[in-house]
Amino acid sequence: MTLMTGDTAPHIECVDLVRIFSADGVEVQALQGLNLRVDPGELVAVVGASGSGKSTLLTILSGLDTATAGVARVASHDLLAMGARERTRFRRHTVGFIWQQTARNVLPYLTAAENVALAIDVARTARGRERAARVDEMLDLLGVGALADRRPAELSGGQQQRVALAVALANRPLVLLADEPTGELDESTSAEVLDAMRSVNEELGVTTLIVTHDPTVSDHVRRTVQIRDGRTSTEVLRSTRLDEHGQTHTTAEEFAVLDRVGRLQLPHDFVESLRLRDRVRLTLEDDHVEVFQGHGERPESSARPARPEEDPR
Ligand SMILES: Nc1ncnc2c1ncn2[C@@H]1O[C@H](COP(=O)(O)OP(=O)(O)OP(=O)(O)O)[C@@H](O)[C@H]1O
Repeated sequence: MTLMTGDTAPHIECVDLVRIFSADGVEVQALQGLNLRVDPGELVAVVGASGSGKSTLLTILSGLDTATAGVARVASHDLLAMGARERTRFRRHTVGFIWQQTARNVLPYLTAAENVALAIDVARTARGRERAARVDEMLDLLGVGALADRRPAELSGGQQQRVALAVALANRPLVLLADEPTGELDESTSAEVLDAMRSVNEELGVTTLIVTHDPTVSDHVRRTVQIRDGRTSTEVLRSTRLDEHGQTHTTAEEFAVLDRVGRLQLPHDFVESLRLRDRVRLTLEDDHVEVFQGHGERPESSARPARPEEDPR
């Protein structure tokens, strides 16, 4: 079963997204012009240190908070312009959520099956036999079909998060948003839950964004975006290939993110090791750009400046 969207527009698009909080007269810029694009069917992780703006981003994408400026679109819904009715429909039908705390994902006094059925009832996407079949299908897909009659307290942390995933996917959303879904789990259970997320992404084609401080998530997804100080800074792309002996080889390569207007953030260790500061000198070569310290002599190897000096701009 694959969800068809009928278009190739990105499912998640943030352009120069800004969120400023004011508390006690002090302004905090949680997002400082963040850019992100996630295409239909992609599974992407956003990682970053505590305070980098991950939860702020997810809260905006889930329609719980509104950005101060910029563009945020999810499955063609403009999150900065959305009215109350559209917001409710969006949250019930277009996106599914999974949060770190199980208590936020499932009701403790309902069984796994009842929790999934409740999500379907609230959104009114199926009734009767169709609803019962959907509940079974979702729990089976997440490998917890045999635990349908258990309440959350009778399940392990990993099983609870699988049930939470079944609830999040019950109304066949186009986009699944997950905030630290493995934050309360040990390493091996985390790996199981991330693998379950990868398999539902493949099986249902649901576009998935996982936000986490756990850098090992990049072992489980093809694309990991790093956010630093409220901006996307680098991306790691992982690819696998089979060699002639049938052995799988995985390679991961880190890229700097270039925004629409050509800005990029140099990795911190590059800046430190070359003691770059204030300004740098750029030179344009045939197939690459060189970056030099801005103080001191012009490097001899510089063929021509990146921007001609007579440029009137
Ligand atoms: N409601 C708020 N009022 C004021 N400041 C806030 C609010 N929410 C977040 N912030 C600030 O915005 C910045 C980003 O916070 P955010 O929670 O998005 O980071 P995070 O990357 O998710 O961190 P963590 O991994 O610790 O959850 C932080 O400096 C935080 O203190």
